[in-house]
Amino acid sequence: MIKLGVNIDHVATLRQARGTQYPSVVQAALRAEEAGADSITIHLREDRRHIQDADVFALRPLLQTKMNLEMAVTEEMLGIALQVKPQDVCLVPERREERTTEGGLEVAGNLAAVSHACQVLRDADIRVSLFIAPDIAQIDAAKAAGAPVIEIHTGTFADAETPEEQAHELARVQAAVAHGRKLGLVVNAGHGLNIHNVHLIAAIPGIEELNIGHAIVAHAIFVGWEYSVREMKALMLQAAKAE
Ligand SMILES: CC(=O)[C@@H](O)[C@H](O)COP(=O)(O)O
Ligand SMILES: NCC(=O)COP(=O)(O)O
Repeated sequence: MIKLGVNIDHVATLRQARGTQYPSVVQAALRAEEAGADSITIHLREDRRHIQDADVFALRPLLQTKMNLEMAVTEEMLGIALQVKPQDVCLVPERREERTTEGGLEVAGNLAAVSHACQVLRDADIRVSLFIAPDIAQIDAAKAAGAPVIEIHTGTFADAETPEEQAHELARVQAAVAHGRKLGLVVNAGHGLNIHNVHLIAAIPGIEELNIGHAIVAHAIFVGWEYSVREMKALMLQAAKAE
């Protein structure tokens, strides 16, 4: 059954906008789990624009499902991951000035550094995922780096402006999922997914989990947090079942 990882970064974005104690990311995570989230994703950015170190440490013992910690491939982040010991770490590319994660991790061009990070995390019994573009060379490199999991970046699919462009990007994601599965990798996907486009990705055979954040938080303003999580999960399950 396809799984939903709820990304709560933008609950923290709202809190950081005013420097308040609310909204609580712990409440958001626990209530998301009650509403059907299969895991909780948080991205500890190097610039700490939303999730803070204290959030990561506070959430770890409280989560009932799994923590998926997204982080850049740096010694600082590896050190934090070794202290927190989340069940999963997803290595992502990061540029300080970007609005959001643009593109996937360049694994093929940084094989030694990414392989080293995978090894360090594997030695600590942390499952590693690589957040990569739907690109065959990057998937092959992820396998070579020793990552058991990949997460396909669906941002380009989500940003498609015409039906033709969307169909083209969907085909790229479908091919990437099939290739990853052929190599024996667990294949997840995420970024930019919302209630209008999620069915197309959830229906791809072989996808294990979708990580979704921004759209769930945004939709919650109108329908409430738990409803927003439940609705997303229901749409995913419906699409996966129909396939
Ligand atoms: C890697 C990824 O896709 C998520 O971390 C998502 O990007 C979170 O939002 P921001 O990119 O705005 O930090
Ligand atoms: N890795 C993707 C993720 O966690 C959520 O991305 P978004 O839904 O906030 O765009």
